[in-house]
Amino acid sequence: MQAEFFKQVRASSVCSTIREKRCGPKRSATMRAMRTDTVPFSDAPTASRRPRIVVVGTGGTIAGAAGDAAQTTGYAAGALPIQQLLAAVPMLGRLAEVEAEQVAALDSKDMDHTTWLALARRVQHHVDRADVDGIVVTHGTDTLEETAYWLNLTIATRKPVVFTAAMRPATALSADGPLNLLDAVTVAVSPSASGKGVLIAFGHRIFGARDIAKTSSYAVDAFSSGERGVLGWVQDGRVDALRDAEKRHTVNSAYAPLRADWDASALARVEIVSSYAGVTGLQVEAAIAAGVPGIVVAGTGGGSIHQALLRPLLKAAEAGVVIVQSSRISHPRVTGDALDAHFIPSGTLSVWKARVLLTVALTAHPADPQACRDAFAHY
Ligand SMILES: NC(=O)C[C@H](N)C(=O)O
Repeated sequence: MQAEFFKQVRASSVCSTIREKRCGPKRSATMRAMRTDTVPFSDAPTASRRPRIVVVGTGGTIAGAAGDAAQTTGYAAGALPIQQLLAAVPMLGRLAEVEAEQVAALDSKDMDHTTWLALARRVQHHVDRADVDGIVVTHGTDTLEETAYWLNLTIATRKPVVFTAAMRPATALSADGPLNLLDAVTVAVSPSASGKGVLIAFGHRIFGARDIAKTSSYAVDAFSSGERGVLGWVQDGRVDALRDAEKRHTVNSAYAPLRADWDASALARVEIVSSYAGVTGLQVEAAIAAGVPGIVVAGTGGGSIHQALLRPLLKAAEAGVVIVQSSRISHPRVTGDALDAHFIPSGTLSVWKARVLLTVALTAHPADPQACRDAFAHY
């Protein structure tokens, strides 16, 4: 099967995809209103109705292609269409009737609000279909944690929504994408995944969208949820011990489903500034001058902020900018201190997730610091 896949990958369709990406007319990052195809699988059983899973492709290394099977860097992320990734895992047909939809073909470093919105709308569309049992989203690892948390807040459903990804391109020796994809569909068809919020199946672990962080830039075991731990495991067709996520999400999110009038220009602009040795107030002053309604501070340790940054931040808070105090640590715990009266502590949300939540909260409740503070208590 793998050999067959390599043949396909080396075949002209892939090369032409890469060629098109490099030399052809510039494609828009988000490919909206794309076709949804049913993917035929050779070893699919014909008996009773299998669950129907929609696999939504957004790009990433899982869809990456390099010129050489030994190459694990310098490849083109998002080069292969989702149908081709599915065709490499024919045993998916034993688990589910699989539909494929391509929403984007990005290296996830380039993820943007327009794609977030398009993805949320397509996922909501599919979970609202009576004949669909669950969703799998393939995504790059770099910003997966942000997109997964975005959907955790904005999709209204009890049906499983499961992200997966890869650290090695699809063309690599020992590519990790196909098995991760199989595991993700295994989770998506599992009744135990219902009502658990957005999940990530990666390296046999099942993570919750709120807690996951990418913690390695090269290892195949690239994700962790720190002390908060994984929600469960998936291996060889079995889902083990899938526990509930603690905070509000999907089914009980006040921000789901996504409001029809939210487009990229409607989303509140939230900037991140960081505290570090020798920092100045320059970034904060620029953010205030640009009129941003919210700032997340990547503080040090427990959320402490350099005095050179603190002064302009206090000024900004006084002027009505909502400031969230987080930490540079990948799994922080910022519980609030003497600055509580001015800034909202991010709790166990990372800087990047705090930015997602503040964007959503400020868009839903413009200029309402108390509503934002409540959001950080519950999500
Ligand atoms: N492993 C990956 O998927 C990294 C890739 N740059 C991405 O995030 O799209």
